[in-house]
Amino acid sequence: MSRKASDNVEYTLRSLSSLMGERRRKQPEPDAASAAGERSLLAAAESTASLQSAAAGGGGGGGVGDLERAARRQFQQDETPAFVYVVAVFSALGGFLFGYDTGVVSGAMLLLKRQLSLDALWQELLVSSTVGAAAVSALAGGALNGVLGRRAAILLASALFAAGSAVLAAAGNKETLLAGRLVVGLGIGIASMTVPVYIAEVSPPNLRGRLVTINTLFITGGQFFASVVDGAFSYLQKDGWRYMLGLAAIPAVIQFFGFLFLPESPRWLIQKGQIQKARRILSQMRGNQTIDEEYDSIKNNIEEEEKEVGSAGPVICRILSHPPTRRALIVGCGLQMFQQLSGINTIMYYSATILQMSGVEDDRLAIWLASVTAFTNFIFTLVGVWLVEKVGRRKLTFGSLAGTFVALIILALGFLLSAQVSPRVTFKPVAPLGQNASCTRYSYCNECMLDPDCGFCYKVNKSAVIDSSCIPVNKASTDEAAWGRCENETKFKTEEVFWAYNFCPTPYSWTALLGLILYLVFFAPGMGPMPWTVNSEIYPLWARSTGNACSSGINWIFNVLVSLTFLHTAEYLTYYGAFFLYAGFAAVGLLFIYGCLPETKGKKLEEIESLFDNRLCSCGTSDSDEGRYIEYIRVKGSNYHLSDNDASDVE
Ligand SMILES: O[C@H]1[C@H](O)[C@@H](O)[C@H](O)[C@@H](O)[C@H]1O
Repeated sequence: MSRKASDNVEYTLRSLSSLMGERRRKQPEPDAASAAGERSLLAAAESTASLQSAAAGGGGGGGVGDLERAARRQFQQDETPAFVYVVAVFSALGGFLFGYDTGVVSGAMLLLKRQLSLDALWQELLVSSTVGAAAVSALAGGALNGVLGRRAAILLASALFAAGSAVLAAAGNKETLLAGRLVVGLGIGIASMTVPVYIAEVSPPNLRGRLVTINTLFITGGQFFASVVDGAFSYLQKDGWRYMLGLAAIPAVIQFFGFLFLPESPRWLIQKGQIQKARRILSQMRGNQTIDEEYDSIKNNIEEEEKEVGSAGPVICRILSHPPTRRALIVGCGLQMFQQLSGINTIMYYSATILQMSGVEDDRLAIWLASVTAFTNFIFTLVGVWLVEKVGRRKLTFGSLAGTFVALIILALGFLLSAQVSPRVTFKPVAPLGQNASCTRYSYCNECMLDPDCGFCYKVNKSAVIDSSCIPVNKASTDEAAWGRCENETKFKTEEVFWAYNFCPTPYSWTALLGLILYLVFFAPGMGPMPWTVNSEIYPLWARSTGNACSSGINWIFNVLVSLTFLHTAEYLTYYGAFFLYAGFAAVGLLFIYGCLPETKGKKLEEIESLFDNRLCSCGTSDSDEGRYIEYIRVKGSNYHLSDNDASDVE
């Protein structure tokens, strides 16, 4: 911009600022809407050529109305360029793959275990290897992001997704399957930490929350799509799993080629001193808005950070020894930990099993009902995308976790009720010679159901359970007992008996479905996306990759811990005990969020660090700052903070 033009802009800003001051003085209590309008006018003023001429033309006196009208007109034209949305959607394909690959495995496993005769250990290995690899690569992703940049990390993740999916689709034995699952896991970990950071760095502040939340929408969309694919291909008993696992290669390839044409994060480029390129990309992302102010603010911030924190030593040590970033790291990791401790992946990975345990007997029905739960997760994440810029991160996360807590209590009470009316074992048949008789020691169905080696065989008389026994399950197929009346389908029919593996006949199965749906309705808009969104914005640039790597690593580690231990937890604590435990974690999480999570809505990434200047657990008292916007404007070469209250002081 030429000197003359920038003088004009300064003039315009001063005119507008004093105009706003006048208006404020005349209207002592402006309503929120008009205050927001003023802020918009100020923001628009800096970037407008047409406004400059309006200001020049009308600057004499009667031009005030013209000036406002011109500013408003210009502001309406100041739309975020579609390019930012394209970039966000292409990056969020990483989220889709994360969701798809973690979601698809449960259905694939049903077919795989039969075709490749997998024992329990191999099944667990194939499921948890991906999550474990994701934890490792998320932690390592920090260094990768810092050194190679966000774009290269996303390209690498999509290449890993594509390669892993191809290996899985073509696998001829369980060892190759394991290798494929590990490769896919490495991709998931890198994508999970890089994509939110990249989207946050390219988004304008007013849309950042929404665009980063879109990534979680894609995660839950991927999980939903995976559940439908699982349902559809479950009819293809032979090789159906190849399609389930291999399909992920398509979005991975699309993302890879898309990203060859998409730009690096301008913030990372500025940090690396690639100024010209950074400015070019920033203007591409901001359309007709000037980028000077944003560029200056990023640059000043980097310089200040270097002065304040220095650049010696590993980043994690610098984070830990610098109080504001240390606090941010605790908040970020805490959020990710409570996300997982409230049991989301028990619900996502085991929803079919949970529904069966609560009495939904049919396999296929349970699989399709599980996709209803995945759909609920997806749709309500959309509600989060809509709410995040309206209510802000703090209220959304707190409200969401409070609802999740209630849903967990309902789930637990449902299982408790079912356990209390659990049918008695009334018939103890003698085991045939050489057959295992250990299951006959149980007196109630719910004890029998919790033992993975046993199932419940019973008759029904006018909805009452009669003649019930606890019998060992057939190791080759859990659909029948190892011996006795429930040994096979012909016997079932002739003797009019029912076989329940993993569940007990109960009139309360609806409470589990209700609890599951309620859980997702509350969890999905807030606790699902906010830990990712908040983490993408709370760290200063120098600590962003490492901070996100640590918090994503924590997310994956707790994911493994909670989902892998669910069946054992249920065995030791019973099902209702497990859900009461998650409710307890959620309650502690509520205290943590109330005390420690500040509001970051509408703030520039460069302003957020100061939110952590005060000691931890004082955020509950700083709500008064909410919704207060700070505009940076350039006046005579220096930067001023222009807040609502001091707009008139700029002159
Ligand atoms: O935010 C996501 C989302 O909520 C998913 O449904 C869940 O599976 C992930 O673990 C979580 O990180």
